[in-house]
Amino acid sequence: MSAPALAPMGDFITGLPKAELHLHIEGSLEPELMFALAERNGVAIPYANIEEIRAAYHFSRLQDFLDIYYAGAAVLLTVRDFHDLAAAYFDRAAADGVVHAEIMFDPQTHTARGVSFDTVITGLLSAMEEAETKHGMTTKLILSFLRHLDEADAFETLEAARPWLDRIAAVGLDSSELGHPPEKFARVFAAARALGLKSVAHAGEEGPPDYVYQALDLLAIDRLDHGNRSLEDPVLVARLARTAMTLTVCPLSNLKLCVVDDMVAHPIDRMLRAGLRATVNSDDPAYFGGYIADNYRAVEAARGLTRADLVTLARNSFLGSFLPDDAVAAHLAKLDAYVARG
Ligand SMILES: Nc1ncnc2[nH]cnc12
Ligand SMILES: [Zn+2]
Repeated sequence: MSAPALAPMGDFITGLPKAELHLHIEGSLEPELMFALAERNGVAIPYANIEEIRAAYHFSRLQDFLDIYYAGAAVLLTVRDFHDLAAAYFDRAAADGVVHAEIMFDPQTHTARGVSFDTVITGLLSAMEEAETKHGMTTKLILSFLRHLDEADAFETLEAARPWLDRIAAVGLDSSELGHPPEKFARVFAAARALGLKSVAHAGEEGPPDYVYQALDLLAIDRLDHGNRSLEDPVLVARLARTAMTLTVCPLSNLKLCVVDDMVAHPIDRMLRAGLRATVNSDDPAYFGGYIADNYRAVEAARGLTRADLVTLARNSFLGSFLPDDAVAAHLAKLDAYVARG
């Protein structure tokens, strides 16, 4: 008897149970929702229509994107806005086979505009609860500090988070990397750790390997966001592999922000062959042209990843999550059952 036909690669990727570990919820603001919220809230945006918004999304480095991303977030004002933003993301992620999502939010982007921390987190948490019921997903929340702001601002943000600590899994560090090394936030991360929070940091996206060392040694991170430039330092690669540090890699983001010149040059398979616990994620899907399955498909097509590679990436996403061991085991069992079905 012949073996049953395998699902086409695109369908296999969509259905693959996976976790998304690197997702900025503000970066999931689709132009359609941006426009609708601008109208609902009477906020002026510098675009006449949705096509104009999309046409503005051409970046030659991280800062080009960040300027547009922070401006877009100005339409988010109410609990309902933050709920609607996150609910749209969870619906889209579930359609891509995401069974666990750890979403980042940037409170300072909103508190600087007079929107309270409580407004932001109330809306996000309500959408997380809804997604757990509607899609059977598990979710976690990561509070990310903006590194272009100062340490005092980050400490104020951590203080605002205090009533919500049981709903926050970790702190993170994002925004303009060059010129804002992790060492600037060593004391804030130590305070967060003392409060029982885990930590992640963007490092080695545009910044040098030294920033990755700082994130490891001075911030004591539990997970590394991006980490691409670690590959320039074999000693660092060996350390990341030995310690099973999870890297949350974002291929379409890397292409859009010119971290790689072409997807055919993406290092995802080099990372796997070097023994790194690499994962694939979407970063800011509304701005970079695709959600998580698009990211898997992009590297599969450009780098010729095998089904075994794709399964490894999905497995790494559960192993690198902040879920307790029994929940990780439950998700891995779903993955194994899916692979067994072919
Ligand atoms: N890719 C990225 N790098 C740094 N900060 C970000 N904020 C949102 N996306 C980001
Ligand atoms: Zn990011």
